[in-house]
Amino acid sequence: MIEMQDVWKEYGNGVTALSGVSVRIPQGTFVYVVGPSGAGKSTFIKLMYRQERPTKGHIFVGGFNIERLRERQIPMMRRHVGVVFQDYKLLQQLTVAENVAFALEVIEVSRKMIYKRVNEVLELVGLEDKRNMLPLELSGGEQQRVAIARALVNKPKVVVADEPTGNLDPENSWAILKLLERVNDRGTTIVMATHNRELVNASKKRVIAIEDGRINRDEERGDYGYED
Ligand SMILES: Nc1ncnc2c1ncn2[C@@H]1O[C@H](COP(=O)(O)OP(=O)(O)OP(=O)(O)O)[C@@H](O)[C@H]1O
Repeated sequence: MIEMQDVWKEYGNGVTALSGVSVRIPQGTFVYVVGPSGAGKSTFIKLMYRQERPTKGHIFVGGFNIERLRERQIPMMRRHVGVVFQDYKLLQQLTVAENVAFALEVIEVSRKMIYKRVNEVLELVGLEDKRNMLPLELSGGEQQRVAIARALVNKPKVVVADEPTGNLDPENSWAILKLLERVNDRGTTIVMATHNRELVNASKKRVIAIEDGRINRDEERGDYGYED
């Protein structure tokens, strides 16, 4: 479950990015976040994993009271909230398997168990045969699949994705959506901010439209809606 109660975000430069946003997203939902450039979508996503803090309001994600977390609790929360970015953010000097293993919560776990878990997620994203390659040896679509494997390795309840298909061609964008849908089928909540009209209109999922820092539309089987 994700919940925001009357959330406001004003950045240091005085820009108000969110103005009184309230929303409930039950566990297991797949929700798109759409809206014009500058509407507040990234801010909405960043607040969910404490990349930014609200100026006012309450945020609960997967059992964590996000704005009340202490600094030392943030790494633990981040293992339960997977994050996927437009530009993948892989560590270039590490192999595919090392990138995924790096994110794994390791508390007295044997090397054998780490290997097993990393293989499981690489298999899920279809990249077990590329485990020893470096990110730059992969296509953009493959790099994003590594990033998704990394986001999933700790079995999070929630995955937030900010424009995950923004750098990909239509075919790879579809592949990433299908992958996120499979993850959602296993019960993981997915929140995906996107400008990809085709994906949104084809999938008939919940759509939250943000405009000028407010939710101006929230539909169970929604469309992309506005003109870019
Ligand atoms: N770190 C920051 N400091 C100051 N202002 C910011 C910061 N990040 C975002 N903003 C401002 O907050 C508003 C909302 O930005 P945000 O990135 O959330 O929009 P967005 O809907 O994700 O846009 P896009 O679709 O272009 O990514 C914009 O006016 C933006 O300029």
